[in-house]
Amino acid sequence: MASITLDGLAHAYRPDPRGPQDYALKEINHVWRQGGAYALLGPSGCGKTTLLNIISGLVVPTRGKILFDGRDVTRLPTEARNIAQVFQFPVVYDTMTVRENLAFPLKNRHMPREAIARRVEEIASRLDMSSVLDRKASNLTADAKQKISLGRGLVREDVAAILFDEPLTVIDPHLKWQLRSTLKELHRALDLTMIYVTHDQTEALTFADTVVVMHDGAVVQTGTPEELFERPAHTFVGHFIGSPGMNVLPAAVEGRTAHVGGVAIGLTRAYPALPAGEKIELGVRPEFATLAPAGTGVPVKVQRVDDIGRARIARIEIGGQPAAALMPEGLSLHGDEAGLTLDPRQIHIYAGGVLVNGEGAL
Ligand SMILES: Nc1ncnc2c1ncn2[C@@H]1O[C@H](COP(=O)(O)OP(=O)(O)OP(=O)(O)O)[C@@H](O)[C@H]1O
Repeated sequence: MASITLDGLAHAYRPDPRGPQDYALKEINHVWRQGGAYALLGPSGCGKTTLLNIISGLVVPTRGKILFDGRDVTRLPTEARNIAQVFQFPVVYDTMTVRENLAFPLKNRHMPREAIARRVEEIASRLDMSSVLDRKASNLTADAKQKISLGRGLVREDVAAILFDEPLTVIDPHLKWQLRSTLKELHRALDLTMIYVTHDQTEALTFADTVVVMHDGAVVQTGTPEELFERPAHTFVGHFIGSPGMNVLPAAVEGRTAHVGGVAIGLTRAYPALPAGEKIELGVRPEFATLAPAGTGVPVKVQRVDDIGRARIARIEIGGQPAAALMPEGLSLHGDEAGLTLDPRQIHIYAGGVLVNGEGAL
C-alpha cells in the first residue's frame, strides 16, 4: 500500500500545447491517502483514463510529478510501480481453473505455496466463488470471469494501489448492486488503496469515501458523497450528481435576497463580492425544495408531476425558469399555481459556475 501524490500533473496529447484547451488533463494536485477508497467520476472524455494511465505508468505526463510514498515514479514503467489493475473487460486465462487464475499473480512473485492457497481461498470466499474454484474459467459466464479479474486484482497484499477502470461494465444489472457493496466490504477488510474510475454516480458514491469529480480535464470537486450532494463546489457537480440533478437558476443577488425572474428568494448569507461579468446562478437540489399550497413560500407554476419510485417529483417553473421539486404526500393541487418551501441552508450561489462563499450566515 502507498499514498499517491499528484504534484502539478498536467497532460496534453499534442506535443506543442499552447493553451488550456490543448490539455486533456489540466493541472491536478491531489493526495490519495494510503488505504483510502477513491472514485474518479466524470462523463466520457473528461480525462479519467488519461489520469489513470499516468498513475499506472502507461502515459508520461507533460508536466508535474507522481509520487508513491514520496518516491518519484513519474518515468517508471508499469511493471516497476507495483500496482494491480482491473479493466472493463475480463482478463483471465481460459485454460486455467479459477483457483489457478487467482493464484497466478502470487505465484509470479514466488509466494510460498501455503500462503498462496490461504489467500486464494480468502479472496474466493469474499467474492462468493469458493464453489467454482476448481472449474475451468472458460466454462464461466462473463460476470463470473469479471469476478475472477477483480479477484486477481485484489489477491496481492503488497500492491501500492488497485486501479479499477469501469470494472462493472460487463456485469449483469441484477448483480451490479451486489458487487458494488462486495467491493466496498473488500476495501474495509483488505485495507488497500483503491481508485475506482467510473462515469456512473451510483457506483462512485457507493464505493468511495472520497470522490474526485472531473469535468473537461479538470478536477472540479473532491469530497465525500455527502459534501458533493449538500455543497456542490461547481454547478457541474450539482447537475452530474443527483437524480434529478440540482436546479441551477439564473439569478441576481441583492443583500440577502436572490431574484429569479422577478421572484424573490431569501438567503441565509449576503454576497457583497460577487465578481462582475460572471453569470450568477442560484442552486438548490430538488430534495431541499418542497411543493406547498399556493400562498406558502415562493410562488411557482406546476407543469406536471412524475413518479420516480422513491418519490414524486414536480416539474415546476420559478420566475419562468424550469425546476424540479419534491411533491409531498397528501398535497392536492388546484390548477397550476402552488407555493415552494426551500431549506435556506441548502441554497447556494454560483458565479461563473463556481460556488461562492457568502458572508455573515444567519
Ligand atoms: N491517445 C490519445 N491521443 C489524443 N487524444 C487523446 C488520446 N486519448 C485520449 N485523448 C483525448 O483526451 C481527452 C480525455 O480522454 P480520456 O480518455 O482521458 O477521457 P475519459 O474521461 O476516460 O473518457 P472515456 O470514459 O470515454 O474513456 C479526450 O478529449 C480524448 O479525445
